[in-house]
Amino acid sequence: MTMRRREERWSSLGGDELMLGDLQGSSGQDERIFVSIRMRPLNEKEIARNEVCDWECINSTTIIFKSNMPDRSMVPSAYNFDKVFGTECHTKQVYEEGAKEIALAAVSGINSSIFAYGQTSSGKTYTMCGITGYATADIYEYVDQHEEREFVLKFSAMEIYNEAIRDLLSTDSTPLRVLDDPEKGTVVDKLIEETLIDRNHLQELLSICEAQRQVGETSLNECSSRSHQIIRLTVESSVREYTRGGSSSTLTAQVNFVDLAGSERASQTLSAGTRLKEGSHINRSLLTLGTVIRKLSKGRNGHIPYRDSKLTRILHNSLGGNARTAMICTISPSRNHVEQSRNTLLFASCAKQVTINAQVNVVMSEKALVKQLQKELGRLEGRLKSMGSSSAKGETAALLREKELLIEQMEKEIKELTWQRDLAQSRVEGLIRSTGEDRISRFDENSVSESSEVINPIILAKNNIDFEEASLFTPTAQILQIPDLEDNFLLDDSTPKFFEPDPCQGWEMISQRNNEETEDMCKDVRCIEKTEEASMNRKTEGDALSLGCEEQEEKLAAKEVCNGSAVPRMQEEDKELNHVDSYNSSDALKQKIQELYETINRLEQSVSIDAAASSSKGLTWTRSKSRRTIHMTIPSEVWYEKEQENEKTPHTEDSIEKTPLSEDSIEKTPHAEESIEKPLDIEPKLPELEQVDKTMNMSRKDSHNSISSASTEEESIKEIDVDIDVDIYVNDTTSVLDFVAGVSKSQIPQSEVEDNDVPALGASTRIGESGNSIDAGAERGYGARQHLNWPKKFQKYRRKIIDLWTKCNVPLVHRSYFFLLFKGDPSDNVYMEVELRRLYFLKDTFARGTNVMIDTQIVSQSSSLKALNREKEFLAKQLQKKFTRREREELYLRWGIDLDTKQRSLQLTRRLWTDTTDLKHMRESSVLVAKLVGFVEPRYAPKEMFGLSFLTPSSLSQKSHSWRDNMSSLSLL
Ligand SMILES: Nc1ncnc2c1ncn2[C@@H]1O[C@H](COP(=O)(O)OP(=O)(O)OP(=O)(O)O)[C@@H](O)[C@H]1O
Repeated sequence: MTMRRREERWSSLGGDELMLGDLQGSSGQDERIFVSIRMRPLNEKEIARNEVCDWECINSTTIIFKSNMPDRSMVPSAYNFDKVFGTECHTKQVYEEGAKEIALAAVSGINSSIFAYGQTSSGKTYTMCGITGYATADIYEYVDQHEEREFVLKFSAMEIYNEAIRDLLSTDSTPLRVLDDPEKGTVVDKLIEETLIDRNHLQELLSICEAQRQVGETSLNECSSRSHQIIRLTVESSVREYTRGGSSSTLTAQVNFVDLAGSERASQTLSAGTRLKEGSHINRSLLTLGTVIRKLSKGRNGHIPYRDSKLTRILHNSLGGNARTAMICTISPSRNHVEQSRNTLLFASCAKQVTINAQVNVVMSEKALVKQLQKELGRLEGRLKSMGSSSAKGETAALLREKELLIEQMEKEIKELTWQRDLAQSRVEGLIRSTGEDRISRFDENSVSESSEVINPIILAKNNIDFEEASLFTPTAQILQIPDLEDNFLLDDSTPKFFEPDPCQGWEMISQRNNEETEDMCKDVRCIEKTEEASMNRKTEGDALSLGCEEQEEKLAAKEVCNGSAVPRMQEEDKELNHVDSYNSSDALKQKIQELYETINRLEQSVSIDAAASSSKGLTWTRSKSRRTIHMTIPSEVWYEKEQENEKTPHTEDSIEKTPLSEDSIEKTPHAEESIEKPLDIEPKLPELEQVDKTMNMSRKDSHNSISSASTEEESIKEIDVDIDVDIYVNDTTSVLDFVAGVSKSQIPQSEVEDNDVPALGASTRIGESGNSIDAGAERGYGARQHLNWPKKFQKYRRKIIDLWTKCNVPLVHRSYFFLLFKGDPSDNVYMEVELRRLYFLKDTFARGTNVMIDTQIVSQSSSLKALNREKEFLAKQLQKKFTRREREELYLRWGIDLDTKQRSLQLTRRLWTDTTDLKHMRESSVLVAKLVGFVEPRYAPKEMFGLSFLTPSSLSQKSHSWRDNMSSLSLL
């Protein structure tokens, strides 16, 4: 979601009395870094050496050096700070008096940082551990006490060593990068930010960090920390109190707990080799910190070198920026460390001069802003109206009425246009479905004469004629089916409503995140739609349905143009409707209407989507402009692979018999008996086709089945284009598949997927060599049997696919979407085939121990397994993000996970998709995964995310229906 960040001085906010009360203790005007000194007691060794303490805290703000050593007489002996804590002070007191107020600023949207600075073994870590513990406990307490506000706490931790940043929550030691984000400022790229569930979870994370840091430390130096550690807690909270115009805003702030490396390293650069490098790096961060503090203490004039080190870059805000900062400087009482202690006190004195500029970070959502603007608009309109009524006779009132009338008229037109657009869409989808799902139920083209009257529902609707009525007085008429409007959700301008609790939460964000992509996808869909339209309009004479439709449409178009209305421009329709508010002026509306006119023309002229412009990698379906065909585009690399195999196995009839395919499917199945239904005289043409420069273009023209060579321009595309007659498209999906199976039949052992009573895929259609026609009746009979056998075949395909998913470590998201989308619809055939083919390809490749290129990634068996595990971790995080604590607990119960177990979320995601024999389990897993990734509708799922690259927006659109059924029929909680 696009968030607009606004920063306001915290003192100017008047909403939350409690917060302001807390904060008003320290002025927001000339606030400075809060500096305190903490002196640790002498340790056992120092006591054993009879060392004495030369420092004394004479009051709560002053520390003095009391030695009377002669050479020290010139240096200052008393230092004043905001607070001074002597050896007897407990960390709790240090926290209460030196850090609490600053740490808690985060709950009111103010960034804060607490630093520990000092030489090695002066007590930095000792102090910071305590401070972090007390501060987080107080933050949790605050959250508990403010139930009216919603809080989200996030935790991250990093370590800077030798100018390399390491994520302490990750086992991966690859250094992280610092980036400048225009929205968020300086960010550490890929830093894991874990959502906190409760205090125990926080404790877990803190101990992970400690362990990680210790691992690093042990390998570095046994007695001192050489790295800087930053533990960061992000506090996000919604505040109704800070409401603007009735909508809530979000406060977001970070509190950093910074345990710096020993400050003595800043002056110890005498070592050599690695030590020198290490020393200089540590120096770089600490020296830069010193320089930054020194410069800031003198005012903000001139360049402040924040960017000179990772530490100062990351903590830029905390050093004199938009944050409240506490600096706890620790010193050792030992005489041996007196120089270091003095240096620390000098640094502290400098830090004390630094002014800061803490602000409340209010993040206002677009929604909130829109509401605010709408309210303002309403207010202005109200004023205008009242002005109008008070001077009803005046010019203003007349003008206003005129405008209102115009707007009303425009609204009507928009409604009308929307309706027409929906109808057009419905019709296209209806045609796709009617051809796609049930060839048997399709009306026989032969029975429809050229002169058959076709009733256009648009005309009917315009004349208020009911369809049934129409068919009564026109008995021979073919009535175009208008599919259920739900199917047209792609054109639905309202936000889809789904079941609770989850989908709506992520909805806006997801849709925004995928906005561009979705728009692209929608454009694709519309291109396809347009192409379909164009294709329909070019139907041959024999196709009475389309011809009639075309005629009617032409008439309608003419009429509409005359009437001043037009078919809306599909390409931008959704966007426009979603922003209907922006057409609030008559000029804008006129402009829109004008655009719609132009669109009509474009629609009329539009031909088809350019094949090359469609999905470049995946397998996509588009309609050809030149023939009534569908192009199936298969990635060339897959083709090459298949080609090689084909070369090994020439496609002669002999070879077919020798192939496993023919043995398994021809001999074992009653294929021979069915040969009457297949074009026996047609020979496979694959070898011939392969010679066409790795480019294949097969076409069946109308009533003929023939192979045509690719056109010159198509040849240049290194992909396979399979053109299949629109009219035979769905029932002949097997033909398409046969073709694909033909190219790579060795990849799918047919015996594993083929039912005995189903004609073998590879042999079911032999595409004619010289335009041999297939007996239409026989083909229909065959198609019908295919149709009848499909459910069985589907089950078998699905079982095999699920089995291969497990073997190939296919991502759970992919499995889930596939499982939910393909439920046995006859038109799923092609997708199942392709999936199966992909999986066999993967399995074979893995078995050979070679890697495979999937999209842009090289995948091996082990890397796929790792990716799968990472995916589970990701899903576990999503679980924590997307579900409330109570929902999660219900889920744990439901999935039989012990409530006290650590890392329950991960355990749950590890259980997903484990029982591949139980359909219910897989279904529940799928629904949960879908919810976790937040894609409530297939069309909002970025296809590359789960590898369904062969799913076009159009097919996703068609699937939306079954998707919704699935999602709503399974209540998760
Ligand atoms: N205020 C204190 N009271 C009692 N013991 C302390 C106090 N401060 C530090 N210590 C002890 O002193 C030792 C060193 O402390 P600590 O590790 O916190 O130092 P440090 O400044 O973080 O050192 P380094 O920079 O090497 O990490 C530890 O054993 C710690 O328990």
